[in-house]
Amino acid sequence: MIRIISPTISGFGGRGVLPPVLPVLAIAFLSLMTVTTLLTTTTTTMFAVVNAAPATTKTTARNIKILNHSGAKVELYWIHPDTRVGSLMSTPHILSGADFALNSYMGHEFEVRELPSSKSGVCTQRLEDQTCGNGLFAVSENNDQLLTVTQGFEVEFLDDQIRAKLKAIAILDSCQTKAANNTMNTLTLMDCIQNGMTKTLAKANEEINFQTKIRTGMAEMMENYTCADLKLNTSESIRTDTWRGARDHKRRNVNVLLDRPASKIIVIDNFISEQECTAMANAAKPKLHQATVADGKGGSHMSEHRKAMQAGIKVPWSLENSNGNGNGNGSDIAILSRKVYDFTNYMLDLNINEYGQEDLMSIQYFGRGINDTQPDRYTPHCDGDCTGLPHKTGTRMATMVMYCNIPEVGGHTNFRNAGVHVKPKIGSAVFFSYIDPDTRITDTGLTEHSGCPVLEGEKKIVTQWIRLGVDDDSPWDAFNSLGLKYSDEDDD
Ligand SMILES: O=C(O)CCC(=O)C(=O)O
Ligand SMILES: [Fe+2]
Repeated sequence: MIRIISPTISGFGGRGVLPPVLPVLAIAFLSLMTVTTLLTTTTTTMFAVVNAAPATTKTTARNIKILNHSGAKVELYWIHPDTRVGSLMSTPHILSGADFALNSYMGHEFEVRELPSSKSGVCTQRLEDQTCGNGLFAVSENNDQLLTVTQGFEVEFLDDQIRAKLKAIAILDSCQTKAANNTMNTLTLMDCIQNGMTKTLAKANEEINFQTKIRTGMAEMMENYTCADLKLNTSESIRTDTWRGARDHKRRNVNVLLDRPASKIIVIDNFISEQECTAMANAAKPKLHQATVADGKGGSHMSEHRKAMQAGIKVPWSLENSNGNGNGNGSDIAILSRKVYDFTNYMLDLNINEYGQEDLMSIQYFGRGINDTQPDRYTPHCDGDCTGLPHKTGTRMATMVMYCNIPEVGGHTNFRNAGVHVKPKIGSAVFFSYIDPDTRITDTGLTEHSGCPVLEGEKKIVTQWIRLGVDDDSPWDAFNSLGLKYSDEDDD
């Protein structure tokens, strides 16, 4: 049985490292927040920091590192929330100088307990009475949690929020000291804070860009191996929700593989029916032609980066509720298309409808054997902008890829920069969005993806590229592949 020393556990156990914040600082903080908002909304270099905000994932799992710098052996106990009984987590104990990785959940409480010296049989951390040192902490909702047990058995807790606050406090302290020493007026105090914030954010951005470069370089090297690894399964989901189709009332599992404000990757089970696949394949048959890619100048051309056949299928919206056969059923293609927009609106609060959108696309890859050196594939690309810059009206912001036929060898969908892999299943779909619906800032490359080489068998997918800012007056083909409206281009 573990005795709880302090009945109130906050984010800190023992003595936290955050110094007490004076009321005057609270006021200064408010100003600081205003400065931060100002900086992030007016400076484009700040976008990486905006995107680096804590994940919107609702998962409560958190990893914590515990560093034992106490000079004694310690044990770690999980405290049952109802019985307050402790269960040993560190089997058997954490040596002095060692660290311990704990996978836990938000709000879970733990106690670190000193163990008596094996030589003297006594605890040394609280020299006055030789009682064994202990400290309590609770897992916070934040990331990068680090708990250090120090000499004298103080428990210091840090996470990304506390680190950020400490930095902000340091900026304020330094500015206040300057203000106290000089005769700084309010404006210069604000200037001082603004400069401090700018330097800190610029440094953070530089670090993010550096890390991104390394990560994308590694992802590039891994792409071919990942695609060639036939044992790879779909990546584990962060969480699974359910979504119910408005027309068929079917509940489907929605597996969230990536959930960032501007970059989401979701796999939906049983999204497209066999009947819908057949309708698309039949409509596509007479129109299949070699696929093209954007040429970077506003047009498109054939390319070895995209080896596949494709056919755009116009959605017969007038037949959505009756296909004209007198049986009261709607067109499978229109029903499928509506389902895509319904799901898009479930995921993103952008009120998307069918007006001005691109046609549904049937894409087909054919395997020519495992020795084919130029197999059908779609090399890594972004469907819309993935620059981290603001979305251009009328361009793409989400994609739904629906799997109708699965090849025997190859043909997975790989999101190399996100470390997310999708092994297609007949009827399933992968939805990915590359815009933050609130700020309209685009993804920074996490949704870049590829259709891996198809070596044996046929892969048939239906893709809907979804645009934002189109309507009947400004439909998708009023914009070139750079997102420029033809009528605006003509003005130049
Ligand atoms: O074939 C795939 O898995 C990906 C297709 C794709 O990238 C697209 O349709 O935009
Ligand atoms: Fe794509």
